[in-house]
Amino acid sequence: MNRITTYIRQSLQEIYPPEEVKALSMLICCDMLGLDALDIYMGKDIILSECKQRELENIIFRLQKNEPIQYIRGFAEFDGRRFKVAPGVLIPRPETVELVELVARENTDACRLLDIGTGSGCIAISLDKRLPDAKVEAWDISEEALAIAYTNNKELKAEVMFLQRDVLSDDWEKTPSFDVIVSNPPYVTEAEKNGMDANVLDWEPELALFVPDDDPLRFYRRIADLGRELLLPEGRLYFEINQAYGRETAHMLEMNQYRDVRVIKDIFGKDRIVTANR
Ligand SMILES: C[S@@+](CC[C@H](N)C(=O)[O-])C[C@H]1O[C@@H](n2cnc3c(N)ncnc32)[C@H](O)[C@@H]1O
Repeated sequence: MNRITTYIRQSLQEIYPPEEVKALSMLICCDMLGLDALDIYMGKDIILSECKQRELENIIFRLQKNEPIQYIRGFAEFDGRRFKVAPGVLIPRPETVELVELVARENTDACRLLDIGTGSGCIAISLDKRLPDAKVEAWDISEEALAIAYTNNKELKAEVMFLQRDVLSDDWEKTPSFDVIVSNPPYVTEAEKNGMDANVLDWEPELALFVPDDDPLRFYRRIADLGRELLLPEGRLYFEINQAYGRETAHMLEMNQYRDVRVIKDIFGKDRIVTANR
């Protein structure tokens, strides 16, 4: 091991598990400081310029404060693209790519899609790219998130239309116009906070994450109601869900007269997506 990787590992070993320290160390050296991967593997001693040394110290300082590496780098990879992220917006998760893949695969003829709770715009922009003939609209209540989504839309040359809208309120006119409504809304209960990592709790926006313990399906119920007004007759709903509420979400949709309700597991075998036809 050279002096740089030794310094990184010693600085982080009390906060992160060994495998993560190893991965972070390679990422910092190669992707962030631009050092040669082979030199790092071979343990070659590398002298950093003063500027790179300061950059390294800043990265370590921020990681020691549990800041997610995606916020430090300023972007997250999602569906093969780089999405700008910052503390006002949820970091896109790999599980959510499965939702995008499913929607794109099953709706090749869709003309209009709506993404509710768009955050960084990762779902809406990825769908806009995968379904170039469709028009994609996306809503979020958060101004900060929407500002980041706009930037991503511009930088990734997508054509999503973003609107600031509180999906829980009811003050706009509704006409059936969408073939698909997709949403990854807040779904973590307050009770689940205890088991969460500091880098999520201390850094990611509460508004994007939490729902009250006594109403975990709040967003799904509301979007299912909206779906009855906004979806065209053959329209479809797609939700990313809390793995603990697959059955309840499916039951709620059936009670709302949705048809062909499916609960789909993610790559880890956990209930992750619920979909239904109007
Ligand atoms: C779990 S995040 C999902 C972000 C993004 N779609 C993704 O998959 O990474 C939920 C999003 O819902 C937004 N949100 C929370 N309450 C909302 C509301 N009442 N109306 C609209 N959006 C809301 C949050 O700002 C956040 O961006």
